[in-house]
Amino acid sequence: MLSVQGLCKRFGGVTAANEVSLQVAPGEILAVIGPNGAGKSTLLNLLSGLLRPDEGRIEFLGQEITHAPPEVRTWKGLGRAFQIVQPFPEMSVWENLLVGALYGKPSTPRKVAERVVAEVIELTGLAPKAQTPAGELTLLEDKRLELARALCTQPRLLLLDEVMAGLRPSEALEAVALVRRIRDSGVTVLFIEHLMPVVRALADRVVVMDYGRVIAEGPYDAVAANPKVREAYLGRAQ
Ligand SMILES: Nc1ncnc2c1ncn2[C@@H]1O[C@H](COP(=O)(O)OP(=O)(O)OP(=O)(O)O)[C@@H](O)[C@H]1O
Repeated sequence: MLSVQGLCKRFGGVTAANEVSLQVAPGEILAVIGPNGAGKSTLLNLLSGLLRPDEGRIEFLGQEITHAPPEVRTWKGLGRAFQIVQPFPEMSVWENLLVGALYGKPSTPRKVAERVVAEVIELTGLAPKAQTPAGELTLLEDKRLELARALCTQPRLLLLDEVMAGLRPSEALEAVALVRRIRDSGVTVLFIEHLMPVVRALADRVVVMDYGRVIAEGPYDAVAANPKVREAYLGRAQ
């Protein structure tokens, strides 16, 4: 579904992404982890088009998108949910989602967009809050809204940027169940996460970054036992 080859991004003297290559298969849930400053957000920004790489190539569904603007990636089916949720606070949950469903496609018939919103609002458990102004939601509901907004763009691959940050453990478990439901509805997921219990519970496969490079990849237990990965985390903690 997604193929990344030799991606490099430099900020002055810092190489935030250094020859990053990875593949995402249809239907999988892939976690990208690594210590602070490893380059995870940079990678996500390169994939969603907020940053342009200095080198390398990104293919999505067999088409090159390396230099495509973010909205074109969204239309092709590459969606993104952000860590900082920024809904329109005075608009209802339903209206916020309608914006997602119509994003960049104002000619979409209203009925079609509303059908998408109705499906997504059920899937994400937000139906009881449909008419609530987004500014009155709890943090967990905010996170649901952000996932729902991204889903309304009808992604084939959804990029999640630390969407569990700030949640209590029981809320994080609910969010894990929601991401599983999203995958089961046919959406492939790539997520960045610091909470290891979440990574362990959710990821089919884990890619580990350190100093801009991919240093390990595989099932959670294998990467957690990998000496290079342990050194990256423990070394940085001192
Ligand atoms: N816009 C920028 N300008 C300059 N340096 C940047 C910029 N964005 C990121 N960096 C640097 O690139 C490196 C990778 O940062 P990045 O935010 O991608 O890491 P991360 O793994 O997402 O970290 P965290 O887990 O703390 O969010 C860091 O050294 C960071 O300071």
